[in-house]
This record gives sequence, structure tokens and C-alpha cells, in this order.
Amino acid sequence: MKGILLVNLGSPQSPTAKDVKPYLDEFLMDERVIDMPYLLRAFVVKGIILNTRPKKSAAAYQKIWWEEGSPLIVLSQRLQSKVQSLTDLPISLAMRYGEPSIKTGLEELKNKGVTDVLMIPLYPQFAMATTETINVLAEQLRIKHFSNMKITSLPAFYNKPEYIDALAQSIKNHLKGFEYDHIVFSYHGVPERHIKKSDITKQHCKIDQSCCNTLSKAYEFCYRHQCLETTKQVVATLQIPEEKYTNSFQSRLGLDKWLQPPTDITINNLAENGTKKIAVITPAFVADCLETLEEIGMEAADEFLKHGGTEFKTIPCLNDDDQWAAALATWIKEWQNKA
Ligand SMILES: C=CC1=C(C)c2cc3[nH]c(cc4nc(cc5[nH]c(cc1n2)c(C)c5CCC(=O)O)C(CCC(=O)O)=C4C)c(C)c3C=C
Ligand SMILES: [Fe+2]
Ligand SMILES: [Fe+2]
Repeated sequence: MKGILLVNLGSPQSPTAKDVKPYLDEFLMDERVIDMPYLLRAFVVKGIILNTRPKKSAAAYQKIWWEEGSPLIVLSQRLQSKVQSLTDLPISLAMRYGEPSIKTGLEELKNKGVTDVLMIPLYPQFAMATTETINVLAEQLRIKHFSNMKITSLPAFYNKPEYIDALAQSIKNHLKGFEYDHIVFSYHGVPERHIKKSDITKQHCKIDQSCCNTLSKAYEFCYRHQCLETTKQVVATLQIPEEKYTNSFQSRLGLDKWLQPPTDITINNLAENGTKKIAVITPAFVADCLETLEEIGMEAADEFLKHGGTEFKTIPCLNDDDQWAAALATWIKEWQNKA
């Protein structure tokens, strides 16, 4: 029997430093998120980051937390219900970090008689810190606990027409009546080193002006290419002229060189250079979360106004949008109909 496992990142149990700490511990000790050798990673994460960050992160989570819980989890559950209403296959929801875990999700499916799973990492663009770590953990769990199961992971859908159309339509709907001067496409950042590590050709990615536009097998696992391509296809669909949009990368952590340009600097520069009204879309996230609601919707918005901007619009993620749920249902059906 076939079944579906939707997987998102996960959130702490509650917006308190006590619960944020174990969540960040699991998240940042992942070798595909902070890709240092184990002892150095343990020193940096447990010895430095976990001493200060949980309190700061908990304060940020408190600003966006809902009565029902973490927005990321609640919105992922709403998406799950909507997609469930469009397919007869059982759908479970899991998180890479925290609860419900991938193991719990697979157990739930197993208890329903599922032996053939389509796992859908809820990230439009591939990154080793997101899609790859989900795939690796799922395979480890399969070998250890679910050896009779077959798990197929849906590849990144950054350029799939159903996703691009859902995103473009959602942006269009949210921008109705808002005469923006500029749109910022803000993607979650990653260290540049991650891009080079994921380059299957071992020589294509230069992280310069041209590499992500030069056809290569490296595209399949290049987060930067995939982000730029999502924007390219959305602006083509919506006919947004080149001078009216910018790509940027948010949420930098640590001292490494991350993808450029940073969202905060991009937005402040726009304001300082006289741009008054901007809209920000965050297409690396399919569900609103700390990074969209607080970092963009609160922090970046405040900074934009302080630097001379007058109107700042945060475009919500796809969340449980009908067209987005229908896109997932279409991909599920395509997989279901395969032999
Ligand atoms: C080295 C650190 C990090 C990398 C690399 C990274 C990549 C990455 N993350 C997301 C999606 C999300 N990240 C979220 C929160 C978050 N991310 C990091 C660090 C890295 N992320 C931290 C420390 C945190 C926790 C919050 C904080 O302390 O700032 C979230 C939100 C979770 C929530 O509960 O709302 C998401 C979603 C992507 C897509 C990505 C690489 C492409
Ligand atoms: Fe992150
Ligand atoms: Fe590239």
C-alpha cells in the first residue's frame, strides 16, 4: 500500500529557552547544518551557541507563537489536512527536528499498512541543510526500523510549473491594491561552502555572476541556482521588470561567508536610496515561521521604515493555499499512477 510523508523543519515544543535549547541542539548538531568535524561542532554549538542563543531565540519565538502552537507546525498540519482531502492515500506529517519526528511519521504510516512511501521534503529548493539531511535520516531509519518499506523522496520542485503557478498566483493576490516600488525575493541563506560541497561536478559552482546561469548537471543540487531560477520563473509569469525586483539571502549565523547579498542590507539600502514601498516574498519557506514572521515581518519591516521607507508588505508563504495543496496532490497522483 502507498502513503505520503510530508516533512518540514520543525520547531521547539514551546517558545521558552528550556524548550528552544534541545531543539537548537538537535538542529545545529546536524552535520549538514553546521558542517564542522564533530568535536569542533560540539564545542561551537554546545560550548558557545547554546549558552546564549536559546534565550534570544525564545524571545523571538514568543513574538510569533500562536495559541495553537508554532506557526510552522500549525500551518504544516493545515496543509496536510487540505492535501488529505484531495487524495485517498494516507498522509503523515513529520519534522526533521523535534516532534512529530520522521520515525513517528513512518511508524504511523506503517501502522496503516503502508509499505511504499512518497516522502515530500517541504522545501522548494534543494540544500544539504534541508532536503539532503531529511533524505539521509529517512534512509538510516528505513535500514534500522522499516526495512520492508520503500521510500522515494520527491526532488526539489523549485521549477515545477504547478509550484511556480501557485506561488505567482499567490503573490499576485497578495499584491492586489498595493502599488509597490520594488519586490525583494528573500531566500534563507546558507554558507557558500555548502554550495560547493553539493556541486556534483566538483568544479561548476564558482558562486559568481555566471555559474548559476550556465547549464550544468550541478543544477540538480545547487541551492543558489534553484533560488535564482524560482525567482526567474515567477517574475516571467508575473511580468515583473528587472529593475523592480532583487534576490537576497537572510538568516546568516556565524562567521562563514554566506550567500550574498544579505536581505537586511539589501532592504536598508533600498530605503536609503529612496525606495518607499516594498513587498518581500520568502520562497524558500512553504510555511510561515520564525524566519518570515519575525525576521522579515517585524525586524526587517522596522528597519526599512527607520531607513526612510514608508510601506512594507510581507507576502505570506503558500501555507495551506488551495492551489499549492492541489499542486502537491497532482505530484502525488503522478507518483501513485507510476507502476
Ligand atoms: C548554520 C545554520 C543554519 C543553516 C545552514 C540553515 C539553513 C536553512 N534553514 C532553513 C529553514 C528554517 N530555518 C529556521 C530557523 C533557524 N535556522 C537556523 C540556522 C540555520 N539554518 C537557526 C539557528 C534557526 C532557529 C531560530 C534561530 O535561533 O534563529 C526555520 C524556522 C523554524 C521555526 O520554528 O519557525 C526554518 C523554516 C532553510 C530553508 C535552510 C537552507 C536552505
Ligand atoms: Fe534555518
Ligand atoms: Fe552556481
